[in-house]
Amino acid sequence: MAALATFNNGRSGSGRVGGSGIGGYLVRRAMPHLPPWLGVGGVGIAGSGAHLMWADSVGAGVGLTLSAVALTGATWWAGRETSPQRRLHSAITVAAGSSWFAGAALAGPLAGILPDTFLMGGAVLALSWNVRMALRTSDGPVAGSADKSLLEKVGLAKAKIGRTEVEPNRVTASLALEAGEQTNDDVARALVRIASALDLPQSAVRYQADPDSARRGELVIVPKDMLTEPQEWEGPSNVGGSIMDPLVIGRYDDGSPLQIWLPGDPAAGRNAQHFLIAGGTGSGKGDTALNVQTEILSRRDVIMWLSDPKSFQDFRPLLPAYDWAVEGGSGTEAMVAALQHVIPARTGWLGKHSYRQWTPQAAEQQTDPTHSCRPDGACGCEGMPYMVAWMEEAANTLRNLGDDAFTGIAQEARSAGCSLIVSLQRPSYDQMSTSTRASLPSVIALGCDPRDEGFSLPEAVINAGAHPGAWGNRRPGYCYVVAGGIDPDRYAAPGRTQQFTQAATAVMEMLAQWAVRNGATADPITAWAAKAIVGRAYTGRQAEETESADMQHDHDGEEELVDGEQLDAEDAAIDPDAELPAAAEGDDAPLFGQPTGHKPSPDEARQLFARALDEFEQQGQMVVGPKDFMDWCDANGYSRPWVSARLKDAAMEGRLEPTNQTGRWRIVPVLAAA
Ligand SMILES: Nc1ncnc2c1ncn2[C@@H]1O[C@H](COP(=O)(O)OP(=O)(O)OP(=O)(O)O)[C@@H](O)[C@H]1O
Repeated sequence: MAALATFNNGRSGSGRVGGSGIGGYLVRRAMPHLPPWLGVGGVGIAGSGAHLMWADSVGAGVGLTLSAVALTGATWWAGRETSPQRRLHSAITVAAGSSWFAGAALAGPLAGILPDTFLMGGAVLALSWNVRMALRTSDGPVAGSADKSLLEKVGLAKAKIGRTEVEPNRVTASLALEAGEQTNDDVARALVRIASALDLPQSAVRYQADPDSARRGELVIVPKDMLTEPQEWEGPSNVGGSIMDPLVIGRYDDGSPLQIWLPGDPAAGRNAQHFLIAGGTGSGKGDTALNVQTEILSRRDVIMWLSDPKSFQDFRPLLPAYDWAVEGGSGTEAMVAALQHVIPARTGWLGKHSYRQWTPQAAEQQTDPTHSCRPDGACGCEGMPYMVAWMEEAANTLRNLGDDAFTGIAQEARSAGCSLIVSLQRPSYDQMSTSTRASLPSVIALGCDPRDEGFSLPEAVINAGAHPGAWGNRRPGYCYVVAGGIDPDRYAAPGRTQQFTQAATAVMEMLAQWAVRNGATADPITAWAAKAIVGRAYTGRQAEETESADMQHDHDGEEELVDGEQLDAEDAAIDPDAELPAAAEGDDAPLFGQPTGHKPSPDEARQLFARALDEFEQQGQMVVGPKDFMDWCDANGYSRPWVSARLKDAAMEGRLEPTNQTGRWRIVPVLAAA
């Protein structure tokens, strides 16, 4: 029994609790929806009461009508910070309520359509607010509070989010920070936390500081990375176009084209640009270079010189298209020496033809009297194509050249219609000095070590959210491009270059053949200046010439046997002051064209040395030093100090010119020396 009683008590108890629970639950759920209904009721009662006071008053009629208009206007004004829908909804509610109130006060709540409008209109308005609230609660917190809690989470609680633009894969919100409390730098520091709070990659969140304010800017969020699918290169974007037109090398994360410009354009307020291509191993530098080079070589009014210590590993299909291509070592030394001479020659020609900067018109035959080197009308001179000098893996070359020399070249090249493009295997200051880096302000920054970001990109762009260090070599081809011609808002937006697959090789070969037939060849001024410095080492690509890539390579391969870099290690072990034993009296080492066993007289020895220089020149090796004479010394029985002394003599005689590198001499071509 006791058990039953307990059971009954329990049941009845639980039934009671359940009943009051459901009632309480319904009341709790209904409570938030009551205010609109209470409001409708309140307007009804107030309208009826007001009628007792102002039933026949004309003044009250005017006053009440004006009050209704003023109240609606005030509601509209007060709602300017909220969403447009909420603002409109509130204004309609206030307009309807205040109009009904005015009508009821003057004519009576039961006059005409007033009771019907009260019952139907009041119910509809109250319900519309209930629906709004229900939708809001089921959607979670409102946008405003979500922004607030997000900003609170990342330490920017007092920041205000203003105008917000929502596009398919991009949200742009203007941000205003607390005056005197926070700055744009605080947002820059918070970007990675915003990305974390939103569970997005670091590069998806960027901040564009307003250049006119230290506490305003635009927060840009690109939630979906549109670049994950590699885009294959299918061919150049503008075959036969001018180098003045943009070079398209990939796309940005919003799908727009990733493009760069090389020549200056006074109309766009842009000078000719030199580029640094910086990226760690495996970051996609090779394919990026191919993107840029195929664009350049497919334009009608540009020639390109390439120095590539990697034996044209990436660029072989394009070899016929270059005006001049050399491998590392003495080939590069000769190219740099030629460049130093070619630049002032080009500037001189442009000046004489009244070009302040290179323009596509300068590449055409000069038929315009305003661009003439003659006082009496058009000169008809052959045009001068734009020039690009590309130094692949350039750290050693630039170090040997020295900061001052490079800075000088970079500065002068701009007015010579010439862009330098330099790529670095490791983007860091131990590869390139600060002042050389400063001479290359335009950059394509690919993935790198996080510690090298500051080398690749300006601080302001890193602060805006650019982080190539976050990619390393995991995102090949991803890059930030900072250069003239690009909207600075885009500097911190990631792009991706196109990928060169096996299928691209055939297209590149076709492109090279197109360039051989239709591309520009060097103008007489550039060709002459290069030949004056390096003689036969510069051949230039003649129109219709189809020297095969293999021939070119074999030739360069021979050079490589005698040039510097490969011999460096051996050379280090040699004491330059030690006499070679073979120089002794009676030595029978073979001599060039001399019977063995004959000790040459000093005059004969000098002739022998002069012949050796001629041979280097004929082979196209125009920069030499004692180490290049190692085999020759061995074969002829002379020591390095003897060779050093002869090199200095030859310099005195004008046959050699010193270079920027100690112990390296440039052979002055015979024609130029004569
Ligand atoms: N834009 C791109 N999209 C997709 N994949 C790419 C892209 N660029 C390069 N890759 C791929 O990434 C890999 C590395 O590229 P690449 O050899 O060009 O890098 P790198 O920076 O030149 O490296 P290294 O300095 O070692 O030569 C290759 O497999 C290449 O196909």
